[in-house]
Amino acid sequence: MAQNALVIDGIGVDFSGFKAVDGFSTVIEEGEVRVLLGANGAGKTTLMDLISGKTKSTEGSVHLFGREITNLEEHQIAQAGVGRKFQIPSVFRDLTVRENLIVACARQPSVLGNLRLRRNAAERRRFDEVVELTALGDVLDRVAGVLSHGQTQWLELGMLIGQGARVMLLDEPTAGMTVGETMKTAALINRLRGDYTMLVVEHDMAFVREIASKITVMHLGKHLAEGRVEQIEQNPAVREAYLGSGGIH
Ligand SMILES: Nc1ncnc2c1ncn2[C@@H]1O[C@H](COP(=O)(O)OP(=O)(O)OP(=O)(O)O)[C@@H](O)[C@H]1O
Repeated sequence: MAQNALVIDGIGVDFSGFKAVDGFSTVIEEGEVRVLLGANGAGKTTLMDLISGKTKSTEGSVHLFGREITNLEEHQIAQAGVGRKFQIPSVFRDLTVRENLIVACARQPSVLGNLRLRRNAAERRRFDEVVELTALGDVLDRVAGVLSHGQTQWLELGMLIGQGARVMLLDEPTAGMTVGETMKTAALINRLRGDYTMLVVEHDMAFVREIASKITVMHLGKHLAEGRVEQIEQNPAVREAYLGSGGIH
């Protein structure tokens, strides 16, 4: 049986009397792709902030593979294996794709140091694995600044994997992508499934249907519903709270 990657128990934050996330609990198994749905302001980004340590919680706990990470510093949570991908990618635009991935896969803290030092076997293996997973082999020698929007997002995902992330928090990974890029992103996430655990905030239901193992719906900071895609689409409470304004498309 798969072990639990993330156990979120009653997590919440009180911003001067306003609870953006309010006693939220869920358990995400290792290798699962969990999609987080919810209307604007439901608390999705704040939940990601609480898991990644960007925002400190005022109640509840988060465990990562059995280790408590509640309210650790952001860099400590990243080191523990949680990778966060924002909508604006943070790649080194002047370095090539290869150099970006070498830097991400290396364990030395300095960028230039990593490019000069000989890589060890483990780092080379990780690099090859990331290139294969992200399908960036054809653009390794291109400077990251000239990549397409989709390629830049895939490079950033590859960098998270290279850095050792085992759980990835992805905030609208297909925002601004063409249909073709969105489908490639779904294929990439499906290649990662099983070995990596992902929590994905996404509104594009065609994409969600391609990737979701399970969906969790948030409403007003709380856990509203959880289940497989069909269950969620038919759930009356979800329809009323989130989908009432037009349904799942
Ligand atoms: N630092 C803060 N102080 C006070 N209120 C905040 C803070 N951060 C977020 N909020 C509020 O918490 C609520 C949840 O915001 P959040 O961004 O988490 O929602 P969301 O589900 O990600 O929405 P969206 O889909 O629009 O990104 C919103 O009402 C927001 O205004």
